[in-house]
Amino acid sequence: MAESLQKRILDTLDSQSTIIDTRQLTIPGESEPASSHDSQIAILGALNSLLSRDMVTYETHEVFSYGLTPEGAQIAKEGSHEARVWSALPVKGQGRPVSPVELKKLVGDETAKVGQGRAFKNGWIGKEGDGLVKVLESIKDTAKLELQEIESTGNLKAGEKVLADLRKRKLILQRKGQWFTVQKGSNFSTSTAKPETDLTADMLTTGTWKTSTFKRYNFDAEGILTSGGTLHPLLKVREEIRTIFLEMGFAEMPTSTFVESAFWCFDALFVPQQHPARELQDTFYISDPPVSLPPEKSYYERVATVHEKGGYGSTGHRAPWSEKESKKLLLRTHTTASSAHMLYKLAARCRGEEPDDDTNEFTHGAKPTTAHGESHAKGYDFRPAKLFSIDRVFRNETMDATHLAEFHQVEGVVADRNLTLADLIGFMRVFFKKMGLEQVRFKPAYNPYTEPSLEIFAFHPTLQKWVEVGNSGMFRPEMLEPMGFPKDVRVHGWGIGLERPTMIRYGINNIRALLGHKVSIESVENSPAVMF
Ligand SMILES: N[C@@H](Cc1ccccc1)C(=O)O
Repeated sequence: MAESLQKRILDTLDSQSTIIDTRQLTIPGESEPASSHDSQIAILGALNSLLSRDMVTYETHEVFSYGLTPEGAQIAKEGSHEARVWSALPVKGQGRPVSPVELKKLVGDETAKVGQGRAFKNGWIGKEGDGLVKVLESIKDTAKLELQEIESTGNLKAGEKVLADLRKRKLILQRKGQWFTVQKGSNFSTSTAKPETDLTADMLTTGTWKTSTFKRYNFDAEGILTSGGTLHPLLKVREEIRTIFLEMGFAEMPTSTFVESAFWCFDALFVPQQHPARELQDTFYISDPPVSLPPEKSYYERVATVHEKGGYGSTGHRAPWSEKESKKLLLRTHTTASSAHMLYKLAARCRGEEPDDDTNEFTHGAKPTTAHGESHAKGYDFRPAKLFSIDRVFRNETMDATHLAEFHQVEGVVADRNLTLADLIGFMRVFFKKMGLEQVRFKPAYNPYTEPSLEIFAFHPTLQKWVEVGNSGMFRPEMLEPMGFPKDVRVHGWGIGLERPTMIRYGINNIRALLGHKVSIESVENSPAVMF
């Protein structure tokens, strides 16, 4: 039907070049011109399809037309109430008159009520005794004819007054209609063959592409919606923690180096070369390349000496020092390796060297502090710094629901003159409060590179119990002084995991769900704003 209508439009245009009024067009399969509302809608569909191929152009004209209400449609089909009353009655003198009660049964209450009055008024029926009879032998049911005309043409020749009356009787409705004037388009042809949507290899080899018509791109069509990506829970929590650090005036350390040397991961931190954490079952070593580039020579020597023989007021480990052990490459076991790197850079000024750009940025242009009768290295130009990092670390652990061989650490270090343990504790309280943990407790602990060291516990308001949340301490002089820091510069640091707060926050109880791919996770909105 749609196809043949398009064809009819094209053929008509071919013979008369313009279709002035589409209401004059006859639709295939119909004998009367297409003046009805529905026909014009069908024509509009055909025109738009032809327009998209530039086969026609058209202008739209608006008209008001009329349509039937359900009641109007019933009358157009079955006749008016008065006509139905009339036909239910016998002709006068030729049968038994029908009583009003009988009439109701014959034509229904409504028709009997409305129709009787009108039929009397028209002079179609009359009384005979107590009953009703036909007065005229034949009648003209004008209402039915008028409604039938409106149904098929959308209008009425009889004119406005009748239309107004039918509207008042709620038999017809006015509706906005359209008709069209159609001209040939730039691609006019009488063929309705569907335009090609793709240029195929076949068309190229057979040469049919030369004569084919191609569908134009529709740049107004809306594209298919792509489902957008979303941040991983670890990234979301990382962003929250990063914000806390930034609010507290911290600068982020560059920590992209997963592969570190044993020197930076352990030696620089005064971790004894014989420490169990360095063993194969705890640390992943790299076999290719197997050794690292050496650190700056004099620093390396100071570190080797403090381990082997001591210094800076320390007796050292008094154990043999192996250069080979120090050069080993490994996957860093903690981000404190990166912190050590940065602290070494930060100490450059104290060593009397030009600091590189990184450290300038980290100290936020803090004013240099001057020594109190301290004569260390060449100069004393130290600037306080607050640094943090959130990044991945690796440990050769047996994996289970709460342990993986790789995870993320959040680490902060603060370097300033004369810092004390009280500064560290005070700082922790502020930091964890910002994470939603108001109550914190500290327990003495041991780290090879901090003294004193503190484990941090917090009362978790959602879990309603004390949970271990981190590890912290004051970095040892054996670590800081070989870097070049004067004695009064103290550095405290702490580390927390990223996975644990994320798991609690998102109600995940298997850590593998966090780094695997098939995970269903509760929305953030439903979770408490407290981590750990
Ligand atoms: N590196 C420690 C955390 C820590 C960082 C800095 C100071 C003290 C402790 C850990 O892996 O748990």
